[in-house]
Amino acid sequence: MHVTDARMKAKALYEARRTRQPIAAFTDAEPDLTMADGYAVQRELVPLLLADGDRVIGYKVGLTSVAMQQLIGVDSPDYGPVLASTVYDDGDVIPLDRFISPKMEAEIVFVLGERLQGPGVSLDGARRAISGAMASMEIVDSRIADWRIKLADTVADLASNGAMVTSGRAVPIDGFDTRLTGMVLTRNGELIATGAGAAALGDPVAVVAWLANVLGEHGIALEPGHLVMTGALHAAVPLAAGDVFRAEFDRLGAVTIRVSTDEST
Ligand SMILES: C=C/C=C(\O)C(=O)O
Repeated sequence: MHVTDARMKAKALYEARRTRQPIAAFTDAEPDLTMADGYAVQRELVPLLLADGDRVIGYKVGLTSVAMQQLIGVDSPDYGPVLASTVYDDGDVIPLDRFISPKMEAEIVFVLGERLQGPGVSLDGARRAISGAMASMEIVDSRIADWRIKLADTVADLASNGAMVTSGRAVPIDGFDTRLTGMVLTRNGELIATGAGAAALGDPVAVVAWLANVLGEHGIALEPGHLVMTGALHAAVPLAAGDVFRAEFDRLGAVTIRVSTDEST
């Protein structure tokens, strides 16, 4: 994709985020857009957001589970940066008016203890670089109308990231099998989803290795302190004003988020 075209698409997404007015999927008009085209747009969008004072504090990897890949109709993970302005603390009220069409996902987030740069990052190498894991939820959102996304659209739109909340307590993962980390998600006290670490590419640690290797192709490293969101362990669920979500993870503990009761609280 020509850089001017990528810039125009990035500007359209930037405006959609600012105004909360979704835009038509790029792939509606250009069905042949590739994942690489999506990343070309993402690379143009990120500096626009950083110019507003934001900061990259890590990455999300999405579409790591069969449940999410089937929901979107793709067979590959994707990634996007996590911006500091999108991070909430355990127990916070999250304002509904920052989203267009939000959905909730529970996932495992890792904190990097050491620099990690591909190519050639193995599962063991990724595990050694991780200082801990946290219970987390991601609120995904789409600036593309009605979530009619193909892979190029979601990649361009920062992998459909909306916001995230973590428990804030990073638990070292030495000696535990992250594939077996169980998760129970409730909404307003009602069970709505379950999952296990293995849903994310077979092992959430493998997601970190995958990301380091893909970023490495562009000369980018994961840095100490970076967060890596490893993807929903279940199909994303809708959320509404006033909902209280709680995700409980084996060994990692729980994380809660409240959705504001109206657009302004
Ligand atoms: C479209 C978004 C997908 C994710 O966030 C995920 O699979 O975690």
